[in-house]
Amino acid sequence: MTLSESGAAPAGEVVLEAVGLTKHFPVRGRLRDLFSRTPAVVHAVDDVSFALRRGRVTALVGESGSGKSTVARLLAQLHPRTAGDIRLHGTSTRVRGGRRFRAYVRRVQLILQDPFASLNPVHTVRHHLTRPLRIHGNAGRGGEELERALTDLLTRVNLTPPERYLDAFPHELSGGQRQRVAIARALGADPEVLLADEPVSMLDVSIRLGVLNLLQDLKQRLDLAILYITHDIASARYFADETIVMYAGRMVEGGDSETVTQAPAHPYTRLLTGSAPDPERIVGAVGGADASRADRGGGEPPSLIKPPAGCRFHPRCPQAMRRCATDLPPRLTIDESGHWAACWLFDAATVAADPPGSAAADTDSTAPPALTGRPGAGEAR
Ligand SMILES: Nc1ncnc2c1ncn2[C@@H]1O[C@H](COP(=O)(O)OP(=O)(O)OP(=O)(O)O)[C@@H](O)[C@H]1O
Repeated sequence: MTLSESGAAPAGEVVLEAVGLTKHFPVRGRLRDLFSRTPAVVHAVDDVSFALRRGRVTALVGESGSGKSTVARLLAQLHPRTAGDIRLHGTSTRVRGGRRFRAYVRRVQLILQDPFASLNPVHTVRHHLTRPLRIHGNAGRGGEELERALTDLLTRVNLTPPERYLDAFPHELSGGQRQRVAIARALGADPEVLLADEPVSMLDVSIRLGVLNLLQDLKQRLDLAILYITHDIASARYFADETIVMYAGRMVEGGDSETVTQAPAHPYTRLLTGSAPDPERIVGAVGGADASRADRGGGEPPSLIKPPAGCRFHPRCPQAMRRCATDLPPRLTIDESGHWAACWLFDAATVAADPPGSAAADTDSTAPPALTGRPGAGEAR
């Protein structure tokens, strides 16, 4: 097999797009729902739109329960979507099993958080890697070509010499080595997109950076479009070209990673970065301060069965205005770099009518520092 060093599409081209992606899970087991015309649902993901581009990493950051994994599973076509679209090279796709699903996963591969659970303990590395090579037609003709393809895959994820790993069982490998095997298995399909759901969060802090560097290297060499899902906004700065922040199922801020992490605009992103204050603390931060820590200082995320009206962050927001409790903020442009925030603070008319903080419920001492951005500078997109 020869894995494509560069695909057909040019670097930066949009490969996979989420367009207004929405997922509501039914709430099971509630007696009153049997008689209700509008049964309760968990609003796990609402109206999420972004594009994954060839040769670029996009980070999806947010605290536990914000909907990140659901987005990954929707993009992997493991969940049917409630609304919205998934476009692969501009073409709407909806696949449920069968040949079309296989064709889709050949292009879009999901890497899970837990390398211990994702590899079957009774099978060797050779078995785990041969399967995707065969299924996706990359095993070559005959034993020699298969052997070369296996060796290529292990070399690509820096498990060398390959002979040392090919016949090993998962329990003979470290966590980092297992995650590399899981990555090699994904590469066996020769995909265009990797959906990496917290790929290092279960690993020892000391080896996280190595696995992120490997993904970075694969992005460059194979021109992959990568979705990097993480709790850890500091690692997004280090690893991702673009960062999108999610809160309670919705996207609240996006832009290039340096800007979003160093000059966050949305009060929620400020809360997250406030929990990871040292910008130079990159290595420690790869798994260090994370979104869940932000909670300790700023209240609890809302119920997703009855999410708050308006901005879902408004009950926790120290800058909340009256409008935040009633009107859903659109994406407002912060600057011409593409930085945006879904926050009324960036709508001049709203700020002029009602000073920031006038409707804040939570104004305790743990609130994030006063905003230094340019409230009111944005315009609706
Ligand atoms: N299959 C399901 N059925 C019902 N609710 C679900 C299901 N999967 C996820 N949820 C709910 O959807 C919401 C979003 O979950 P999701 O796992 O996507 O969040 P997350 O940001 O990835 O969190 P974590 O980082 O903890 O994995 C949560 O409230 C979760 O309980």
